[in-house]
Amino acid sequence: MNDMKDSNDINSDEDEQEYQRRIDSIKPHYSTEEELLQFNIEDVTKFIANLEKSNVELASAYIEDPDPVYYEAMTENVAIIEKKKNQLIELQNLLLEKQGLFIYNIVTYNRNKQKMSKKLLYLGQNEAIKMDVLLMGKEYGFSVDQLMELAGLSVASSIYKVYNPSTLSKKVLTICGPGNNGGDGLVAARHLVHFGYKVDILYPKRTDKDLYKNLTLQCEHVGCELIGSLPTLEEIINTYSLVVDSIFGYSFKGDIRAPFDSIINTLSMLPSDLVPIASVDIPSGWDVEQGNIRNTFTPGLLISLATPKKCAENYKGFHYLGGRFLPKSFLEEMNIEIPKYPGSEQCVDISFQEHEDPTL
Ligand SMILES: NC(=O)C1=CN([C@@H]2O[C@H](COP(=O)(O)OP(=O)(O)OC[C@H]3O[C@@H](n4cnc5c(N)ncnc54)[C@H](OP(=O)(O)O)[C@@H]3O)[C@@H](O)[C@H]2O)[C@H](O)CC1
Ligand SMILES: [K+]
Repeated sequence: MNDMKDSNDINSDEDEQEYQRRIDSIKPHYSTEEELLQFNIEDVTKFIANLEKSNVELASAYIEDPDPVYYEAMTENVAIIEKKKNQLIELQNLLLEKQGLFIYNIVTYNRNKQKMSKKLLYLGQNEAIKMDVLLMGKEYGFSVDQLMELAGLSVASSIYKVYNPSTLSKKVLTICGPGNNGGDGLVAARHLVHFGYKVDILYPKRTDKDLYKNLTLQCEHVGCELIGSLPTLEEIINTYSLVVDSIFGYSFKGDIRAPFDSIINTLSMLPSDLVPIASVDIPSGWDVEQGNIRNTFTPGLLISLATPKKCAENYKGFHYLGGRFLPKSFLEEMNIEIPKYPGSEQCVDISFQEHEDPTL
C-alpha cells in the first residue's frame, strides 16, 4: 500500500503536523534566506517557462483542431503566468532588500510626466562604494578620471537644464571638497565655463595627486578664478546666482570637520530663492543614508551620479541622474534598472511625485 499522504488526507492537527515534519525532512535545506529566495526565484522562473512552452504547444494544437478546450487551457495558463510573474518580481525585490539594496517599487513620473522605471534603486553607502570599486576593477576596466569626467559633464549638463545661463545675472561659485566629489566639481566648473557661465572656485583642502592638480590647472586655463576663502553671506548674495556644492559625496562620515563645518553653516543660512544650491551626488552634510539629520541646507537641484543614494529618497527638489557610464552587463549583474537617458543626453530628470498619476 502506498503510504504517501496528500494534503486531502489530512484530517486532524496531529496528522497535519506529522505531514509538515515529513515534508520538512525531505525538502532541501538552505543555509541562508538569500539561498532560499534564490531557489524560489529559479523555481518560479522555470514554472513560468514551462507554462509558456505549454501555451505554444496548445496554440499549435488549436490551429490544427480549433477545439475550445485548448483555448480555455491557454487562457487559464495566461492568468497563472501573470500571477507568477508578479510573484517573481516580489521575490527578486525581497532578495535585493536582503542584499542591502532598496527598491522603490512604485510607479513614478518625472516632471515631464514620463513614466519612470519601476525599480529605481537607492543605494546605501557601502553599496555605492562597492559599485565604484567594481567599475574601476579588472572586470569593468574604468579609470577614476574617466568616470569623473563623465560625472562632472553630467553635473554641468543638469545645471544647464535647471539654471540656464541666460537666467542668471551673476557668477557661479563651485565649492570643492578634498575627495572625488570635489574632483567632479572641478570637471563641472570647466564644462560650465564652456556652456557660458562665469565660475569661481573655492577649493580649501587640496590634495597632491596629479589628477586634482591637472583638473585645477584646466579650470584656471578656461578662466575660473580660484578664491581663497568663503565670502560672507552678503557677499555671496551680491556676487553669485548659484552655488555648486561638490564638498562631500558618498564617503562622507561623522561630524563635519573644519574648514567645511563653517562653510556648510554659511550655506545653510543662504536664502535659497536668491542663491540656490546644486549638490553633486549627496547634499554635503547630509547623512548618505538618512538624509538631512543635521538640519543643514536643502539644495534646489540634486544631481545623483550613476544611481541615487538612500538620502535622496524623499528629496523633493529638482533631481537629475547623471554619470551615464554604467554598461548594460553591469546593470544586469547588480540587478539595477535606471531610467532611460533621452538620446545623447548626459542627464535625465528623475524628479517625481510619488503615487501621482499625471493623467488625472
Ligand atoms: N560611480 C560614480 O558614481 C562616481 C562617483 N564619483 C564621485 O566620487 C564621490 C565619492 O568620492 P570619495 O573620494 O570616495 O569621497 P568624497 O568625495 O565623498 O569624500 C572624501 C573626502 O571627504 C573627507 N571627509 C569625509 N567625511 C568628512 C567629515 N565628516 N568632515 C570633513 N571631511 C570629511 C575625507 O577626509 P578624510 O580625512 O576622512 O580622508 C575625504 O578626503 C561620489 O560621491 C561621486 O561624487 C567619482 O567621480 C567617480 C565615479
Ligand atoms: K556634494
